[in-house]
Parts: sequence; C-alpha cells; structure tokens
Amino acid sequence: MGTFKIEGGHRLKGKIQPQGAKNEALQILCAVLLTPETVTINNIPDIVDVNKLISLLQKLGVKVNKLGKGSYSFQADEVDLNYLESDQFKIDGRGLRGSIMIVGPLLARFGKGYIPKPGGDKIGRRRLDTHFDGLIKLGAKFGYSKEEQFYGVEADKLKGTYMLLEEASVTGTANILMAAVLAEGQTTIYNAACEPYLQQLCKMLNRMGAKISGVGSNMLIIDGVDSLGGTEHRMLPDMIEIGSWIGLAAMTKSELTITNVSWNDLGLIPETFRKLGITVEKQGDDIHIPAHTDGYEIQNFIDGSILTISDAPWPGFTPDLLSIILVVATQARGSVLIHQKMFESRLFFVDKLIDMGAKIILCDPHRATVIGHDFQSTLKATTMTSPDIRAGVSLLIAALSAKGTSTIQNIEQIDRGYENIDERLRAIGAKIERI
Ligand SMILES: CC(=O)N[C@H]1[C@@H](OP(=O)(O)OP(=O)(O)OC[C@H]2O[C@@H](n3ccc(=O)[nH]c3=O)[C@H](O)[C@@H]2O)O[C@H](CO)[C@@H](O)[C@@H]1O
Ligand SMILES: C=C(OP(=O)(O)O)C(=O)O
Repeated sequence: MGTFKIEGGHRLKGKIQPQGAKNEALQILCAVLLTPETVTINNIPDIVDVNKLISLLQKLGVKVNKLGKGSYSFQADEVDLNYLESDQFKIDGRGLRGSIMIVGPLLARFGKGYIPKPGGDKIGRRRLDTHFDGLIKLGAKFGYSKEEQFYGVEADKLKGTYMLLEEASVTGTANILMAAVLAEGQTTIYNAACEPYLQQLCKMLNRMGAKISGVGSNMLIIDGVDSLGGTEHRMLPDMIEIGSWIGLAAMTKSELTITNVSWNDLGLIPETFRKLGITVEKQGDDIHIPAHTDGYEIQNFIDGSILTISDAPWPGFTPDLLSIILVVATQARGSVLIHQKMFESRLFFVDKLIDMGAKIILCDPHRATVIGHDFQSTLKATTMTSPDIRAGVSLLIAALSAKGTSTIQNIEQIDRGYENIDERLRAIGAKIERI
C-alpha cells in the first residue's frame, strides 16, 4: 500500500495542466475494438485504470503501439476471443469499472461479449442492468453466473430498436451505443447520458463511419452500418481534475492557473464553485483562481435558505466532484448541504475530516451539512486512508491546507485517476512525498 506524506499549510503558485480525461479514455479505448483498422488516440492519461485497460486490450490481441507521451495507436485486426474465457481475464476484467465497455463492441463485432463483475470505486451499489437491458433489446442472449459473478451476452446479429433507458447511465449508454453502431437498422436510445465524454465518443464513432445523430442530447438515433474504419482522436482535459484543482487553490489560498480547460465542456462546474464564493476567472481557455486571502463566502439561495449542492446526470453537476466541494466548504464562510444522490457510500469519508476538526454533520448516507470555519481554525494534520479516488483527493486537499504533517495511505486509489499527482503538485510548491 503506497503512502503520501504531506506537509500542509503552504501556499501554492503557478500553472497546472489538466491530464486527458480518465472517464473519456475508458470509453474511447473500448471503441478501438469496433474496427480492424488503426485508431490513433492522443492525450491519453498515464493513470492506473487506463493502463490496466490498455493491457487488457493487448491481452485480447489488440496491437498497441506507444507513439509518444499520451499517444498510442491500436489495431484490433487479430482479436483473440479465447482470452475472454481464461482465468486471467476474470482477474483483469475485475480490475476497473471501465472494462465493462468492452462488452458492447465485442458483441457487435464478434457476436459475444463477456465480463466479470467490474471493479471501480466502492461507493455503493453499481448495477449493470441498464447495460444488459439495452443489449438484450438489441437482440442479445444474456447469461450470468452468480457464483463467478460473470456476465455474458451473445447474438448472431444485433437488430436496431427503440429503447428508453431506465436511468441515464454513462457507461451503460456508451456500451449500448457501441453495440448499436454495428446493428442492423435504426436504434433510438432515449434517456441517454449526454456528458461531453459521450459526445466525444459519438464524434469519434461518426468519424469511423458510424451514423449517430442527436449527439449531445438525451436521444441518440443510430443507423447501423456494416463496418467501421480507423480514425484519430484526442481526449478532452479531465473536468474532474480541473474541479479538483479549483478546490485545491481555494482551500490553500493559492493563486493557480489551470491551463487549456476546454471551458465549453465544463457545464456547471465553474458556477458551482462560484456558489461557494470562489472566484473562477476565465482567461482565454484557462481558469485563473486568484489567492483567496480573505477566504470565500457561500451564497444562500435567493430566499435566504441554506445552499444545497447536489449531483444529477449531465448537464447536472457531476457526482465525482461532490467530495471536493464538501472539503472546500469546510473552510468557507457559511453553511451548505451536500446531497450525493447517485451513490450511497460516498460521503462516509467525512469522518476523517471531522477528525481533522471540520464541522460536518452526516445527516444520512446521502447528505452532509458543512459549517465552514472561515479559516478561523485550520484543519489538523492526521493519518488517514484513501477510501475512493475522489475522497482520496479531497483528503489530500485537506492535508495540504492543514497545519502539520499528514499521511494518506492506500494512495493507489488516487493513482487510479490522477497522473503523477505528487510530482505535479510539487511543481506548484506542494510539500508532498511518496513513501
Ligand atoms: C468509468 C466511468 O465513466 N465512471 C463514471 C460513470 O460511472 P457509471 O457509468 O458506472 O455510472 P452510472 O451513470 O451508471 O450511474 C452512477 C450511479 O448513479 C445512479 N443513477 C444514474 C443515472 C440516473 O439517472 N440516476 C441514478 O440514480 C446509478 O444507479 C448509479 O448508482 O458515471 C458516474 C456518474 O456520472 C461517475 O460517477 C463515474 O465516475
Ligand atoms: C467513480 C469514479 O470512477 P469509477 O467509475 O472508475 O469507479 C470516478 O472517477 O470518480
């Protein structure tokens, strides 16, 4: 288990460039299975989850060539489906959440797709019903082994159809979409997830020869084609990293510039931090956060009632930034209710913040009230364990703002999604060591 040692209480300064988006990369990498031709992908983040998926693709027979930092070419012209039945696949497939998205492309192109219950954050139930309901509607036969927690779908030929998803699942939409592009006839996916990463996937698939319309909306219409060709694609910057750096700047009273953020793809993220009183300045395509030497004040609702920040499917506020919002609120002026609607075990990490001296009431597994200290009392350094990727980074931000030296264990969770985080933080003045 890796550990970070962090000496908190120092101001940071400088520029930080967000990595390519983790959750986009996981979708895009799975899409290379849809064609025997070469797909070149740029701005791939060098993070554990993505590297695990690349290695899984390699074991499936995909030819992977590293062209430079963050750039790879992939060619799935000799896919070895036997790997899907191996014991090794049962280990590899479990290693991350994103592996679930190999199922749709494999089913569409080769007539079968298998996956062990995928991993990812332990943040509450993470069901796969939407994925498999959609694939079944396209004509797949579904099987599940309860003992092995192993899922499988098979079909000779998929047939387009109309479907209304029960929930706007991000990976579910991507999976069904990647199956539908090679199905016979037209598929309509209503209540589709429509976040920028899915839009990116749609655009890439269209460049490969797919016929998808409604991109960016919650109704995707897909006219199936017989085959897809190669393309080149570039990943967007990671909006969850961008939000993490906004929170880091405010909480450590640091002046930071986050470069090339793709403002148009940030949705409600800048506005939500502004509601906490944080100045988020647009400078071209950069975000500038001035040093908040006098702190920041949470806004109330118009009628004076306490602000609530909650998650919702895109274009709502992403659940992946609520842990960051929560930690930043611990030093704000004022109070806020954080309502994590999607996941039921994502707020338990507040115990660690309470140990550090934060004023938080965990009302129930989904809701926490934070009463900010307005920097009148700094958080105290402590030893903690990172329970999941975003809670891990929130604790890291807390440790960087705290007085004294903290340690964070189980940093593998953070490495799952943040590239070289210690080195990048040191470059802006953080005192952080990997031990
Ligand atoms: C690899 C990847 O891309 N992971 C992201 C993806 O996970 P993932 O695709 O697994 O998440 P889903 O969108 O399927 O669902 C997330 C959770 O929200 C619930 N839900 C979802 C939609 C809805 O309308 N109502 C509802 O309650 C689901 O039951 C589930 O508990 O999307 C999540 C939601 O943005 C993010 O937290 C994850 O970081
Ligand atoms: C929950 C997350 O990731 P995953 O879906 O990979 O567990 C996340 O990125 O915050």
